[in-house]
Amino acid sequence: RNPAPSPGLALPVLGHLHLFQGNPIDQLNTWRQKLGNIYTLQMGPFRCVMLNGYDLISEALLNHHESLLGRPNNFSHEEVFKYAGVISLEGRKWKEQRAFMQTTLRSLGMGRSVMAERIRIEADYLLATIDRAKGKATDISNLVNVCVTNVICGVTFSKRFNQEDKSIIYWIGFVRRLFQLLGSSAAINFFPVLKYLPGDRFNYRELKSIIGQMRATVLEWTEKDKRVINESDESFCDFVQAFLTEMARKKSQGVTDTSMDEANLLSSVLNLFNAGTETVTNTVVFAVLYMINFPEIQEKLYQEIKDVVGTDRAPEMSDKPKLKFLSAFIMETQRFARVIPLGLDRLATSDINLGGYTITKGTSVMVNLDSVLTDEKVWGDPGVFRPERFLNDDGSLMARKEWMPFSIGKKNCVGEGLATMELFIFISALVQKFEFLPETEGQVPTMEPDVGFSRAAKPFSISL
Ligand code: HEM
Repeated sequence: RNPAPSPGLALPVLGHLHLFQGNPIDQLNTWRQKLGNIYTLQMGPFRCVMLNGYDLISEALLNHHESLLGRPNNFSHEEVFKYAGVISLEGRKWKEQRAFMQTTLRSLGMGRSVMAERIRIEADYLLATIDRAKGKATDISNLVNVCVTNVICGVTFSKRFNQEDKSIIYWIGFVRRLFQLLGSSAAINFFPVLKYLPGDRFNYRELKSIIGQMRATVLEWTEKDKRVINESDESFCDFVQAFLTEMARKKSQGVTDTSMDEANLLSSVLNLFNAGTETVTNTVVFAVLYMINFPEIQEKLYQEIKDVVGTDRAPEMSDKPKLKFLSAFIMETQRFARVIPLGLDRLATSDINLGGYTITKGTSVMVNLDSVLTDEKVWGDPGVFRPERFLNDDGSLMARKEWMPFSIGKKNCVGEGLATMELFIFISALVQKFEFLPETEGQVPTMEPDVGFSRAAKPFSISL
């Protein structure tokens, strides 16, 4: 047994937590420089192995996948996700839920024109709401968020909301706050006793209240979507109905050893919202931020759309292969923004030999995607925003295996196909219709992000 090195003294109780300084992702990358691609951190009572760099991460996620199907037994999985739904399940139950979600998203049109149509409607709506704000400085993040959330509402409940509807405004507030609280309450994962500190210093009570309200809202929407399900009925028009149909089928077949139940329905629906709205919204907002910061890139994007699509009709998915600079711009936006800098935490379910070290059963394993997307050896100048890095000399798009904002392997992002369509349709529509300028001439908004569980642009306003 040969454990990977550690960054320094592990104190009793705290372990290495006292060594974290400033932005945690920067700290993790600094330790990588010092210790190499694999190192061990004692995070309170938990032993955690950090994996960095493409070679090591791909070996872990592609070759040792079966030994990494566990989730750590911590506060987030217990109280936020209730050990249910794709994000929190382990082993065989995860496989069942994951396969179901993947197949259902595909049946509902992920990657096909019916889904593109749904997203197109939201993109048109977005253009109209931004257009109405013309003439005043506007923060577009909520406008984008409503449209992205409506895509997931359509997929899960066949439902959409108007921009002014209070339910969606509250809902977006919940999801946004949840992401912030997952960061600020993270210490409770290591020291559950912090929950009981007076004054809610680690936001435990607020988090519980938000989770409670989100679950109640989803339950209400789900109930409304229920119809009399007949297990022989193959037709369904959304995720909830597909889930209920499958539940009924299992029941009629007498299958009891299954995770297709009400608890997993509720949690998987929540997972779709939690994983599929902030991520896409933040990426679209980052794209606008980068266009404002690099007007020459914005102009080049517009010229390409004008040449390939024109201005009389909206860009369609079938235009994508010809919109090479736009595709490279979206890839560079995702690389530069890194909205999910770390993969979801995993637990080793058996010993793994990796990079010359042993990861023992029961150890938490974290994958540092940021380390790959900013690796100097891979990108040369990772701190420079340069879409051309994804183009060959002849202008064709260059696939780069180290580009992995959705992670890789069997537990990668299940919504990648949907997110990719959304990013193309929303961003191409915005480029075609508007020229984005800073709120005050000559003062571009900062590209420095807010970093928590995910990364978001700091609030900024645009002028058109
Ligand atoms: C730009 C947008 C998005 C990015 C960058 C992103 C990124 C990621 C990443 C990095 C993971 C963790 C993978 C790992 O731990 O190895 C993940 C997991 C996941 N994502 Fe996404 N995601 C995005 C959009 C979406 C969308 C639109 C959906 C839903 C339709 C979605 C649903 C999920 C789910 C359910 C998981 C958990 C998968 C599992 O544990 O099996 N994501 N995503």
